Amino acid sequence: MLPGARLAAFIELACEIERSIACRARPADLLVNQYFRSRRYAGSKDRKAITAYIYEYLRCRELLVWAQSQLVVQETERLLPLLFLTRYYPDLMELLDGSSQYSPEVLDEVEAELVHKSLDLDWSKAPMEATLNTPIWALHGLLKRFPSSISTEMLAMNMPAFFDIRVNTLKASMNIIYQFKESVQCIEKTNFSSVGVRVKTPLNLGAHDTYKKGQIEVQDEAAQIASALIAPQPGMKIIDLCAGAGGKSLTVSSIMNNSGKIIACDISEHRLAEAKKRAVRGGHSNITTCLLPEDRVQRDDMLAQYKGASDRVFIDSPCTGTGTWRRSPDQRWRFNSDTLAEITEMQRSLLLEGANLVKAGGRLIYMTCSMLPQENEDIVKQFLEGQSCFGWKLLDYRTVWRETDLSDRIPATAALIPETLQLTPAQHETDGFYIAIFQREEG
Ligand SMILES: C[S@@+](CC[C@H](N)C(=O)[O-])C[C@H]1O[C@@H](n2cnc3c(N)ncnc32)[C@H](O)[C@@H]1O
Repeated sequence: MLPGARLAAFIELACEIERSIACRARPADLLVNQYFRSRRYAGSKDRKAITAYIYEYLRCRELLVWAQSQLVVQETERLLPLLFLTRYYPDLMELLDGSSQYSPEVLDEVEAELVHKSLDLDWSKAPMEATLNTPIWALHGLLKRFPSSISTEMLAMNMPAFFDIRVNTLKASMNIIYQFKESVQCIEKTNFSSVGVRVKTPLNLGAHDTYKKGQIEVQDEAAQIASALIAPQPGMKIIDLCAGAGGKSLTVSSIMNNSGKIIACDISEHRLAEAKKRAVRGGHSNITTCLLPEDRVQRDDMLAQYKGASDRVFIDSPCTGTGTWRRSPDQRWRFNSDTLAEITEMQRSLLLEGANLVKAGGRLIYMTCSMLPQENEDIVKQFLEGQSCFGWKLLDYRTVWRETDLSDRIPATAALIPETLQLTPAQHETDGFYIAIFQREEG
């Protein structure tokens, strides 16, 4: 593709993403894939260049939205991508000349005026939420967690994530990573997980033999750590209440060496179907899936059989995903204060439901891929306050860590409750992830 055609593709795709953000429709990564699937003429270099522009755009979008608010008298569809180009790639603006059918259309009168005005904008006046690319609905909670390090944390959150792999010990040993050395220059062990490998260059995993054989899985190190902190032991009965596509159930199954029983529950049939496929690929024979009905009474009936009977129940709760913004930068604009309130309500209810399923002496593990105290420490506090008479104890993650085969170096926590673990990209080079472990007292 000619440079003009690449630019036209960037603008077209950015506008599509904007429409999707406005109605909270499909996430950007899906739209990008879809876009290129229907444009086979785009080669891999074109695809890479256009995708890089899109992600760069999303990593400063809140600033562009602020700039737009300073300029606009009349909104125009292409304004945000045009502001991005004017500010960061001014040379490329020359390509908006309509010189061929593949170039972007020339600026119309309104666009030309706004782009011109933007040159006089004092960008240093932008507020914190804009410079940190962190919408207000999330900034409040993040400031509470990082009162003196918010810039460092949000800067790290605005960088591309590494690509982590988990070696499936049911099918391979860590030596498998030497098979990657031939094709990947930059690969190393992760900091804390004993089965984690970090790849610092892009890798087409789907095509790799080790993946097809189920010897490895894609999993961020934070999720590997969280799975290990469930501290599963062979023979245990474990419930994964929000199993999704099974990422953590698979890891727990490997730790248990395929013994005992894991019941992977979810409300999403297609996610559970994916979990089943992955379980077959990875040779996991101790996982059973359980589709939870929407109807409350039916759901209660279905879960009644597990009441007070499980060694471990873990809740990898639906959340705002603020800890995954490195991978999904547009996730920031998919929530607001109202949806945050709705999700915390659901988190409280899932934790109570999970607690009922744990047997005396068993453990309840609550986790989210969020960094907001409202979804993490606040939920834990409310649970403990409401349930204290039923004999729940919050375990210190450091104590549980020593029961696992995680590295000897125990990470410091960024959590406001010191017994719980909050991981962050800036401090631990993982996704932002929260884990709290409760124990039900014996008898
Ligand atoms: C964070 S994801 C789980 C990811 C998964 N544990 C993994 O490691 O791959 C949260 C999951 O909760 C599920 N979910 C949402 N509401 C639920 C509910 N009321 N009960 C059970 N699962 C629910 C979603 O379908 C989603 O798959």
